[in-house]
Amino acid sequence: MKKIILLGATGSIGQQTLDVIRANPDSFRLVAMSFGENIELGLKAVHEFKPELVAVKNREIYDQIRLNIPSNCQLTYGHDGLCETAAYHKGEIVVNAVIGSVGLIPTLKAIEAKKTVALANKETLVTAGQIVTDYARKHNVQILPVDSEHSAIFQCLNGEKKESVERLILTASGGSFRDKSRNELKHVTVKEALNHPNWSMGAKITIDSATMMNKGLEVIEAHWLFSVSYDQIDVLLHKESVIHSMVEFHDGSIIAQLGTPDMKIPIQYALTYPNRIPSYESERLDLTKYGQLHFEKIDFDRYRCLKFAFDSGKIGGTMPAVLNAANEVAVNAFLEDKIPFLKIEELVERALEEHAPLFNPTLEDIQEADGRTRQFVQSLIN
Ligand SMILES: NC(=O)C1=CN([C@@H]2O[C@H](COP(=O)(O)OP(=O)(O)OC[C@H]3O[C@@H](n4cnc5c(N)ncnc54)[C@H](OP(=O)(O)O)[C@@H]3O)[C@@H](O)[C@H]2O)C=CC1
Ligand SMILES: CC(=O)[C@@H](O)[C@H](O)COP(=O)(O)O
Ligand SMILES: [Mn+2]
Repeated sequence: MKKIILLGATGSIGQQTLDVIRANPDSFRLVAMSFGENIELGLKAVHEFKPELVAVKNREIYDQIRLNIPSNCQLTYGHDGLCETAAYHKGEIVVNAVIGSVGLIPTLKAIEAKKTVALANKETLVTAGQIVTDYARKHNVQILPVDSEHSAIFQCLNGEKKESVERLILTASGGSFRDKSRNELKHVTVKEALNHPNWSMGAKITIDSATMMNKGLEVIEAHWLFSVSYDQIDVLLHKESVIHSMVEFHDGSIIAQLGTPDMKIPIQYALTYPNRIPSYESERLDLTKYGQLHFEKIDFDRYRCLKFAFDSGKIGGTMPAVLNAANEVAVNAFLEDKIPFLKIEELVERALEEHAPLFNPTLEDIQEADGRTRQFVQSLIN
């Protein structure tokens, strides 16, 4: 029985993690969880799974629910509460499914407490990849990818020697606007942007898919997870999202991982690794239904955010943290209908131009750069 801590239980990954736990009561037990502001879904999970510790986003939510939780459940709140939950002594594996760079410190706390980390929160590695991976090595803790592309690559690399790897090939669906020209992007709506062709996901990552920033963040995530240089990472447009990613080896072989676009599969793999257990709920891939799979070269002028991400990753230091912070603020403003879609990439570009990167940054340097960028981008929006 694996004891699980789930951060971000009310989100898209969080809810699918609960589906996996629910379907496998003999394999998993939820011992602690966090959620933000979604009281309805949060309380539902608390009453169903009966975790011993629960963290909510702030004191206000805490006050609203404290009389509605089971008496043997301890309730906490705020960023400190999230970190306390990440390090809860009875947990063995922490699924980090919160959104944004707010997930960084809880990841470090989980590592410090020697928990295996099943990482969905890609912003953790984008913001502070060097610090997080060094910390995991120091504490002898494994970071297992949940993100579908990284889970695919992790599976393709199983049993292989690192020296044999020629390149990683991340597949990209192209997102909700893949069939639109840049000119047509000028007037797209939030509702259209949220309509991902293949995956059902939270709002922020769905917009990131539409700008291709998601793939950019994933390139940086892959660099840190698999210790490969940026020149060894390629992105390939693959509109069906059936091949979740591939690895090319230096003998010319390419190994790919395939499956239906269902996050429960990589979530479950991270929870059971190195074993596999049957997943009865996920639809099986029937390639005859597709008939054909399509692949196209990426146009970096069309998907400028992907170019920004490669460039920021190569520069390194505080640059990827700035890329991420600017993107978080810009996407939020787009979701609130305050800026048009194409303004997202423009704001990210402005933030990158403005920033003089610091190399070998401390955690404080990164937090400073993150905070300053948020203010800068917010001031441009205002
Ligand atoms: N969704 C997917 O299919 C995939 C997601 N990912 C990655 O996984 C992560 C989660 O994505 P997704 O599930 O889509 O996101 P969602 O927006 O659906 O969920 C985010 C979760 O984080 C909580 N949360 C938000 N802000 C805070 C905060 N300030 N403090 C504490 N908790 C907070 C939310 O709580 P509440 O809603 O209660 O306010 C919710 O539980 C992201 O990093 C994303 O890139 C990676 C691959 C696929
Ligand atoms: C499910 C998952 O891992 C997402 O990150 C997904 O990859 C989004 O798809 P695209 O970014 O390829 O549109
Ligand atoms: Mn992904």
